[in-house]
Amino acid sequence: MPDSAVTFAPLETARFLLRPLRAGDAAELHRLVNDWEVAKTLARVPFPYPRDLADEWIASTAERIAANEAYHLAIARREDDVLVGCCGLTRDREDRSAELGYWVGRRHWGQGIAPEAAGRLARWALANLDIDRITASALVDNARSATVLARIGFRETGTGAQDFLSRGGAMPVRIFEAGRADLAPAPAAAVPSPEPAPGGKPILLVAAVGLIDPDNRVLLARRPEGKPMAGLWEFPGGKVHPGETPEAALIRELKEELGIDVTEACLAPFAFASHGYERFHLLMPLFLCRRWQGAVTPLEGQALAWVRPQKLAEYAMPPADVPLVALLRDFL
Ligand SMILES: Nc1nc2c([nH]c(=O)n2[C@@H]2O[C@H](COP(=O)(O)OP(=O)(O)OP(=O)(O)O)[C@@H](O)[C@H]2O)c(=O)[nH]1
Repeated sequence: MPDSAVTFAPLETARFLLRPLRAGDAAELHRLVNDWEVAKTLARVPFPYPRDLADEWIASTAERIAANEAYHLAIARREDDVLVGCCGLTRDREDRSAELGYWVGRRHWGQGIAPEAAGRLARWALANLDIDRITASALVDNARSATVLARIGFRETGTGAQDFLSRGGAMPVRIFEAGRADLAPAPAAAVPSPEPAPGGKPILLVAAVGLIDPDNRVLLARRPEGKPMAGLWEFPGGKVHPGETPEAALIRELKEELGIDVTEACLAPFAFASHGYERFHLLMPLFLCRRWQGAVTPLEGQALAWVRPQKLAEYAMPPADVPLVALLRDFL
């Protein structure tokens, strides 16, 4: 399945750039991390921290990004590229999860850097890697780190023990976890134009389409970072605006999102989803379409995939789509 991070484009936050580490970062990285107050909070960092290890570590991070295994990045100030710390994610492919870690140099503490950087990396990962959850741990004696995780949206799930190189043995840790629902945008953004519904959830009418190419493959689009359920794959489409028919909404959405022209006659009603989400009830007619004009182009920067019917189940999709996928697979 496609991951969109073979070469890593830096992630921006309000104040920082999360970018691959470079050989030239080694001296500053060593200066910041070779500090007992920092090293004692990190499981895999020895203390004292040998200068050569900074070079080796930086070289290894590039290899692991290229292999799509781990993303250990510099947190660099946007205005002057000064390194203030690092944050990273290590994937567990089988478990569809990743482990988050971060540290900030002592001279840069107290500015809210860790939640800004680690939060961005976590949201990016859920939107762009094929993972469903992110785990993290904090030493029981590191209340500051637990606060960072809570600010990002992590839930505490238990306690455990972890080996800490700097402490010379196993130490008690608090364990945290976050999934898509935990790291969703602020509730205001997550509520999709609710209509008043006394005594119940608002019904949201969304029109979607299974575009089918001449090889009988179906187009899926990935929900981008910043939207609820970011990272899940879905059928192209969108909300039906007041006064619009589902067909007109689809024709508009397909032009806006994919740059293609579709006529109503080419939209064949196929099935519908009716699914209760936490804040609304989704009613989503799914049309099928085999004919359109123009080349399918991801105009909103979304990842696209043409997927064979038998492979559809390998793509993580919103829960409302699961029955549709089964129907579509049988039909195609
Ligand atoms: N287009 C589409 N939306 C789906 C599918 N499955 C599903 O649950 N949905 C939900 O239906 C809603 C679609 O709304 P949308 O795409 O217009 O809106 P959005 O939340 O992306 O925000 P937007 O208004 O900023 O575009 C979202 O809540 C989305 O999660 C699907 O297969 N295709």
